[in-house]
Amino acid sequence: MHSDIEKILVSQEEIEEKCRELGELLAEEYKDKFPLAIGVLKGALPFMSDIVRHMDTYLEMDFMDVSSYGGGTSSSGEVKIEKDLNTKVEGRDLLIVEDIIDSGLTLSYLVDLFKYRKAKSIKVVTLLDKPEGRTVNIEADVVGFKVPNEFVVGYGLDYQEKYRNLPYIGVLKPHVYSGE
Ligand SMILES: O=P(O)(O)OC[C@H]1O[C@H](OP(=O)(O)OP(=O)(O)O)[C@H](O)[C@@H]1O
Ligand code: HPA
Ligand SMILES: [Mg+2]
Repeated sequence: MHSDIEKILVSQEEIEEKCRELGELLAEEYKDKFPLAIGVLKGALPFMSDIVRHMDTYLEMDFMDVSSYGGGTSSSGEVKIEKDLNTKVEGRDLLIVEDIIDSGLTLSYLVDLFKYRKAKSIKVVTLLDKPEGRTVNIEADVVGFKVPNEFVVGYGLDYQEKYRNLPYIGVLKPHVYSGE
């Protein structure tokens, strides 16, 4: 375990098992379709990569880079598009792939945007859901794990751009934040 981590909330094995379960479930849901899976960078990168490999079906992948946390532990409230999609979403079945739904602001922004762009359908899969963080009323269709109201890192999730590479989800030791 990394020396900055106080405790592990979701282990590498639990994540692997969940990716298989959710990937197979989604493959079944989209078996007669050609969905566009949209990975929300940077956080969703590992989850997107793992889940699509359990989807034995046709799908297209694209990525959108949005950010609102600016490295810290609370949302700025403003969602910024750093990189837009390369694909037209009009008439497409979309699967938004997120690492975490916390305040819900990022997801709410994306869903509004894709509705405006005339997507045919929009579904959301997230590895983590932090219901107590919500400031807007929005839910994912498919959730991997619920997490408590703590700032979590690992498996794509960062604090000041660090810890995305950890293979598990954990909570940082308090001294790591002391520079904030
Ligand atoms: O529900 P919310 O409160 O909006 O939080 C969820 C979003 O925040 C994080 O992204 P961040 O803005 O940190 O960008 P990153 O993925 O590049 O780290 C996370 O990856 C989600 O996309
Ligand atoms: O708990 C979190 N950790 C990392 N990034 C996040 N973005 C929203 N919530 C979180
Ligand atoms: Mg972040």
